[in-house]
Amino acid sequence: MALTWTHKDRGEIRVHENLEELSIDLVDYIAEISEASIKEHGVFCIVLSGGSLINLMGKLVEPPYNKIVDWAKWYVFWADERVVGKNHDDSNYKLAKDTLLSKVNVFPRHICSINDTVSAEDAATEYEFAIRQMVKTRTVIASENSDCPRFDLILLGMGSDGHVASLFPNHPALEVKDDWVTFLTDSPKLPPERITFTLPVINSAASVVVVATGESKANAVHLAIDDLTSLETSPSLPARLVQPSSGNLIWFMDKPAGSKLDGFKFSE
Ligand SMILES: O=C(O)[C@H](O)[C@@H](O)[C@H](O)[C@H](O)COP(=O)(O)O
Repeated sequence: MALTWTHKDRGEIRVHENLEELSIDLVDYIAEISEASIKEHGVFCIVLSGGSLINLMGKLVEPPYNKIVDWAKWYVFWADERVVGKNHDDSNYKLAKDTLLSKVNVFPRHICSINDTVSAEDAATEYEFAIRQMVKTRTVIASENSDCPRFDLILLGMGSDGHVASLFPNHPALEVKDDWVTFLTDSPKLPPERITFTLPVINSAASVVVVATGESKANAVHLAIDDLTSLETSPSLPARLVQPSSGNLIWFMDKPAGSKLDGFKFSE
C-alpha cells in the first residue's frame, strides 16, 4: 500500500512499497488523465522524459491498458532530448519508441520528436516552432495564465542532483523565461548537447508528475519537497522550482527515495 499525503504547497506525494506497485499506480494515473483529457478536448498531449521513468511506464503496453487507452488520440512530446541520432542508444525518442510507442497504435505523425540532423540550438528552435504551430491549430491547448502551451501531462524523472528534464542546478537554462524550449551544450549529465522545455512551460501544464526512485534520490527529494531550514535552502534546485501555476503536481517515489522526507513513516 502506498503512503499518500498532500503537502500544503508541494503537491501530492505517493511513496510506494516497491517499484512494481509504483509502476501500476503510475500507469493507472496516466490512463486516467488520458481518458479525462480526451473526454474534455478530444486529444491527450503527453510529454515524456528519459531515464528510468520510461521502463516504469512499461505496463501501458500490457493488458488492460493497451486495450483501454485510446492511443489514436495521443500526441507525444519530450520535456528534454539528447541531441543525438534517433537510432543512438542515448536518444530519449529511441528509448520511448523501443519500450512503448512501437508497441501501441500511436500515429507516427502524432509523435513530435526533435530534428536529429541539426545543431542543439536549431533543434530547440525548430521544436518550439513545431509546438507553436500545434498551439495555433489547437491540438495543444494554450495556457490561460501564461504565454505557454498547457500540456495535459508532463512526466519528469529526477536526478540525484535534483535536475528535471535537462534543467540542472545553477545552469543558465533554469533562468530562461521567454522561450518554450532551450538548448545546452554543456550538460553535466552526458551527453552534453540537449534541448529542454523551460520552467514556464513545465509550470503551465495541467498535470506534472515527478518520478524518483532509489536511495540516491532521497536527499534531492527532501530538498525538493520539505520545508527547509535556512542552512538547507536551495533556491535553484530544479525539482523545487516545479510549481504548476494552475495544475496538479504529483510525486511518485519508492520507499528508498522517500526515506528522508520529513515525517516519513511507513506502515509495514
Ligand atoms: O534525458 C534525460 O537525461 C532525462 O530526461 C533526465 O531528466 C532524467 O529523467 C533524470 O536524469 C532521471 O533519470 P533516472 O530516472 O534514470 O535517474
